[in-house]
Amino acid sequence: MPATLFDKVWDAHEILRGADGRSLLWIDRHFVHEGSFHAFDQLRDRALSVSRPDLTFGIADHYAPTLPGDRSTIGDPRIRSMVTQLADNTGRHGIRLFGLDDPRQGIVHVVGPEQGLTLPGLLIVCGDSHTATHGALGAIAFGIGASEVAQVLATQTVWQTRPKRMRLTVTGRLGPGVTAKDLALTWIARLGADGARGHAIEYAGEAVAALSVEARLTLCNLSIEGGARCGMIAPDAAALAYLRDRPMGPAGFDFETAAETWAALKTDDGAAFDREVTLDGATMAPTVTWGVSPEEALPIDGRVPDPATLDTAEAARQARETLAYMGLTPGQALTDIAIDRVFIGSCTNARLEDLRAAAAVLKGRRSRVPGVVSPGSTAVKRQAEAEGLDRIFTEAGLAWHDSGCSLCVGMNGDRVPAGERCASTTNRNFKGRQGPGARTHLMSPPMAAAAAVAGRLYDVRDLSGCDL
Ligand SMILES: CC(C)[C@H](C(=O)O)[C@@H](O)C(=O)O
Ligand code: SF4
Repeated sequence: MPATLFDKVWDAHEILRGADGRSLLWIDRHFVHEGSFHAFDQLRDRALSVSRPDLTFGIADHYAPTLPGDRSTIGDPRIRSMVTQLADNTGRHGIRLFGLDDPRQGIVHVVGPEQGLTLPGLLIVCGDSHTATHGALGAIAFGIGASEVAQVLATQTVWQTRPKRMRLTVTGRLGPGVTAKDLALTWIARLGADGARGHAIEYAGEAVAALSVEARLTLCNLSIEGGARCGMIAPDAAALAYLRDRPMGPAGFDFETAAETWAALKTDDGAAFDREVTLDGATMAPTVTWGVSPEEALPIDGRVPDPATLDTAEAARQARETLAYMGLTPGQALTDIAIDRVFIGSCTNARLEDLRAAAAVLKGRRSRVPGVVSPGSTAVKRQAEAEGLDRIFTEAGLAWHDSGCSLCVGMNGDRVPAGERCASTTNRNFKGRQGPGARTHLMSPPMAAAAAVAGRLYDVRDLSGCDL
C-alpha cells in the first residue's frame, strides 16, 4: 500500500501499539538543554540511570550568556546554576555536552543539523517545542514534556499518539525578498495558530523544493506555531549535499549506504493524507506580525486591523486588547510602525544564510535603532566572522553577540525593555516573550535588517541596491 513519508518513519520506530492506540516509539536522538533538569531530578528521585547516554546530547542554549566575555563569570546566580546543573547532570550520566566553551555549542535546533546528528529517517525528540525544525532533513522530530524527557532518558522510548497526516503543498516560486519565514507566517496566518493541530505536516511542492536546506529548517521550525505536532520534508539532492561531510554524521562508505536508504524516504504516489492544503508561493509577500500570536501576520503593505470592522464583539474586544498591548492604532499602515530595536537570532533564523541575507541589506548602511545579532551556533559565528559579516553588523551599529537563545525568550537576561518595540527574526510574539511589556514583530532576517535601516517596519524590496 502506498505510504506517506511520515508513516514510513513512524512505522519503522513503533515498538508496539497499546490498547488505547498509542505507540511506543524508539528514539534515535535525544537532545537535552538546561530546561531538562526536572527530568534529571525525576531520575535521581527514582534512582534510575540513563539508558543510552550515547544517543543523548546536552546543549547549553536557553541560559547561555551571549554578551561576549560574559560566559566565564555569569553574574546572575540563578542563570549560573541552570548552566552548571546541565553540566552536572550530563557529566553524572556520561552524556556528551556541548557546553558554553565548546566550539559545537549553539541553539539545539541549529546544532543538531549542523553537526550531522539530525539525519533522514530518524526519530528525534527534545524537551522543546521547536524540535520540529529537524524534520527539514526528513526526520520525525517533536517536542516532549518533562516527564516524557525522563521516560526517554530512562528507556530511550516514549509513548505517543499517532498524529494525523497533512500535506501542505506550496506551488509556484517565492519572489525576490520572500523567504521561508514569510511562507511560514503566511500559512499560519491563513490556517490559524491551531490550524494544523493534531497533524504531522509534510511540506511539498515546487516552492518548498526550491528552498535551501537552511530555509527548510526555518519552515519546519515554525510548524508548531501553526499547531502541528511536527513538520517534515522528504530528503532530496539538496539534503544529501547538505548532509555530506557533517562532523558527526556518517562518512565515506557509511554515507553512501545511508544515502541509498534515504532515497526511499518519500511519500509514495497515491498515498493518502488526512488533509491536503495547497497554497500559491508566487503570491506571497514579505510578511510581518502585528499582534501577539504568530497568526496575526500580514503582508508588509497591509494595515493593522480595525476592531470596528470585525464580525463579532468578542473578536473586536480581543483585537482592541492586542492593539493596546502593541501600542498600535486601528488601520495604521504596517510601514508606519516605528521600531526601537532589532534582534537577529534564534533557532528560526540565525543560520549562516540568514546572517548573510541580513548583512547584504545592512552592508554600507547604518541602523537607526540599537540591536543585537546572535548567531545560531558558535560554528555559525566563526564562519560569519571569516566572511566579515560581523564587521558589516557592527559598522551598521548592531552588537555582535555569542550564540544562544538570547532575546528570543530572555531567559539568559537579554531583554527588550517594557513598552519598546522590536523587529525580531524569532518565532514567538506572545505578550512579554522578549521581556515584560515588550512588543515583538516577527519577520525574516532581510526584513529585520530593512526595519533597522528605516527605523520602522519596511518592505525590503523597496530598499535600493539590495541584491535579493
Ligand atoms: C524553554 C523551552 C522549553 C521553550 C520551548 O518549549 O519551546 C522555548 O524554547 C520556547 O521557544 O518557548
Ligand atoms: S531560540 Fe527561541 S524558539 Fe529556539 S529553542 Fe531557543 S527559546 Fe526556543
